[in-house]
Amino acid sequence: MTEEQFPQALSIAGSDSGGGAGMQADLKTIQSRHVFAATVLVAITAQNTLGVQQSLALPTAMIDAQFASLAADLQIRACKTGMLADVATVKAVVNNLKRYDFGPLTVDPVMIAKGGAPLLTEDAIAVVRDELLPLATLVTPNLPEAEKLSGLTITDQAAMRTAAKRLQALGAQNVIVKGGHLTHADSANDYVLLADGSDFWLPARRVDTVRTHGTGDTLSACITAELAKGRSLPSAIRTGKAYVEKAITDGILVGHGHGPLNHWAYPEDRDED
Ligand SMILES: Nc1ncnc2c1ncn2[C@@H]1O[C@H](COP(=O)(O)OP(=O)(O)OP(=O)(O)O)[C@@H](O)[C@H]1O
Ligand SMILES: Cc1ncc(COP(=O)(O)O)c(N)n1
Repeated sequence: MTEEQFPQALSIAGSDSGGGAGMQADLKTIQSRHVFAATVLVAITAQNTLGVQQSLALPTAMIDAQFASLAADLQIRACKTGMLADVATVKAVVNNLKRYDFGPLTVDPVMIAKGGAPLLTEDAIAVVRDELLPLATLVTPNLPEAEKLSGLTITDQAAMRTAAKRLQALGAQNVIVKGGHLTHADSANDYVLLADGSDFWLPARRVDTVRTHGTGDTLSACITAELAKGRSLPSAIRTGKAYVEKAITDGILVGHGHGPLNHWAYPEDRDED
């Protein structure tokens, strides 16, 4: 009898040397959900809570090699993408995701860091939209990303719903449009549109803080970890929202700018149904 493999999840992302966002946020989140985290590193940033000082995309042959290593040994049950840097990197990731079955894919279409630095070149946005979105089980754009991908202007909750429909029409099966950037509201409500057409809101009180570096990465990584454990998508999404809300609310002071989240805050034995 073969022993059952421990749940394994994969983060395909860039490194944030400051430790608050990107692959580091993914690792901390997945680890805290008691899922084994594997990584495909696609870019390196010299970054802290004040901004991104330098950025370097890795050679695509190195991306291919990391995917091949994982496919040859691990049993990845769910995966996510974060920073994908440029056209060549997005295409390399798309090709590998078509080659290997790493379970449900969550696409966090990271474009611009909190401090304003670009993490995806402008010409790569169309490649994400046309080639990566159709592979996505779930896409989790913030408002500016949803605008770029859908071509719509989003200033209220009605427009968030319209944008989600547009993203589904572009090929993503399920969509979360995150309301963190709707800064005129005192709430941080996210809109969820599922593959079967049903929808719901994830309500949250807006926390008045600058310590929100890596919120999007943390949300999508938590969802990915829950999916790797075999949780249903709605349950994984609710746990992700509760996890990120607690990680913002129980903040820690690190650095002098947009500080990171508290990845220990959400109880490790809890989840939302
Ligand atoms: N100030 C806040 N208070 C409460 N929840 C927030 C706040 N800011 C963001 N969130 C929540 O955090 C999650 C990520 O949202 P956001 O729109 O900030 O994504 P993002 O811009 O992709 O994040 P990042 O780029 O920092 O990783 C969402 O669930 C959002 O509602
Ligand atoms: C490597 C990497 N990936 C993702 C983000 C997005 O996070 P944020 O918008 O909070 O800066 C980032 N800053 N760096």
